[in-house]
Amino acid sequence: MNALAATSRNFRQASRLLGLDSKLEKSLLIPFREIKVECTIPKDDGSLVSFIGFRVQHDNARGPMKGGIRYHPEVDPDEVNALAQLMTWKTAVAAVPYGGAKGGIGCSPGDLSSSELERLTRVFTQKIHDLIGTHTDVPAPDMGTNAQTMAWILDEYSKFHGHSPAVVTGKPIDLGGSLGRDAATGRGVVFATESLLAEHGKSISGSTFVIQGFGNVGSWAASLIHERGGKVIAIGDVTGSIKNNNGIDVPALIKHKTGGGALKDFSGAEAMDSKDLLVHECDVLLPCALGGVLNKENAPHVKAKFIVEAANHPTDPEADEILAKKGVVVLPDIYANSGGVIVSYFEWVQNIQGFMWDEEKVNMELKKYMNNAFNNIKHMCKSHDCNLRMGAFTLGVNRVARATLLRGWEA
Ligand SMILES: NC(=O)C1=CN([C@@H]2O[C@H](COP(=O)(O)OP(=O)(O)OC[C@H]3O[C@@H](n4cnc5c(N)ncnc54)[C@H](O)[C@@H]3O)[C@@H](O)[C@H]2O)C=CC1
Ligand SMILES: O=C(O)CCC(=O)C(=O)O
Repeated sequence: MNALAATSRNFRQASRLLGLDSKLEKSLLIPFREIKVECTIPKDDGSLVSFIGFRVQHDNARGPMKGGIRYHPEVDPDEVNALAQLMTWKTAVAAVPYGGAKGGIGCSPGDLSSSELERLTRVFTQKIHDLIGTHTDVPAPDMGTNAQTMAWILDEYSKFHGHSPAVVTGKPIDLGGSLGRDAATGRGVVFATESLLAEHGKSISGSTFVIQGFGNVGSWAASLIHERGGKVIAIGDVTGSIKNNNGIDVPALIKHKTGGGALKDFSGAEAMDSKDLLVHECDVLLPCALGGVLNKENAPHVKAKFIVEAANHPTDPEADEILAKKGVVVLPDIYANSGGVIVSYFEWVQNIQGFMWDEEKVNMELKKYMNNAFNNIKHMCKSHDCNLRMGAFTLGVNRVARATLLRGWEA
């Protein structure tokens, strides 16, 4: 099932549990605005190359729209739409005063030089600059983008609108980025995992973990799990997968990767087939890469007891049903990976106030937001007698519906 169909199906299920009016349901589902732009740049060798960029602004009932920009060959309008919709529910679950948006460019960032990526980012910004802004739509990093990408957007946007640090989050610290934003999504995933395991009388220390994706989210999650005494026994990325039943030395793996080594060449583990990664025996499975990786083909073979969705929409609804029947507990993306947007909110607040928080405050506040959201989701699960995904969806959708009704529709 494609990402948009899956996300909309989860939304409709939540809407039914909440008893929403069908007209309100329709209005919440349709995106506020969809932008598609052509971005042509000269390559370093002088030849021209064209890309398509997207920004979908899904909803702004609760505040400026917010969400990352992804550079990946599989970026397509349906997926960006689904990701934008997920952001609307995610910001509401996290109780940060934002709506939802997402953007992307269909490209392979690894095949472009740094100067080509810079040109592409600047052209994309030129095409969308009058539709984003500190109080309208605030981009951030996602797959294939990072703090440097945000710095280029900030610079290009500021040429049109004057210096505007709060127009993007996830910036370099030297340009007004927040301490702790780089680690925030992974740290939030770890706080979420701690809460989930505690509910089941378990802890990170003494549990085993399998992680798909070793980029920003996966590497920070692995590192913080390792720090807390958890055993990361298998990791995969786009280059391949590795395993070590005694536990992978995560700091050594990070050093290996920072030095330019491919994950699959790490000497402290043995290679494994990537198609076995998601079905490897473990306590907790963390998908931290692409969407739709857990589907009806592999879900029957999953051996993890818990799945914490660090990636966006890694589990399609058919897999969800199979996993539920097997008793696998799934902690949904719109809560599990919300640490990134929560600290993006802190960054935006710091930029607007012109004041910088220390990292301890950022991490402490992040924990508070994550714990509050977890308790609120549990409350919804009880009230609606539903699983954690529907607990999170009903929480988010209800908050957005209430804001929409309060604002009204009179022209
Ligand atoms: N960066 C952030 O703050 C947030 C990211 N997310 C989500 O987390 C996920 C990962 O994002 P980032 O870590 O930022 O991206 P990234 O670009 O830093 O890392 C992506 C990782 O996924 C791996 N990967 C790509 N294709 C793969 C494949 N076919 N099989 C296995 N691994 C593959 C890459 O090798 C890399 O290790 C995405 O779903 C993203 O939407 C969610 C919330 C916030
Ligand atoms: O930090 C942000 O604003 C958004 C992060 C994001 O794209 C996500 O949570 O999927």
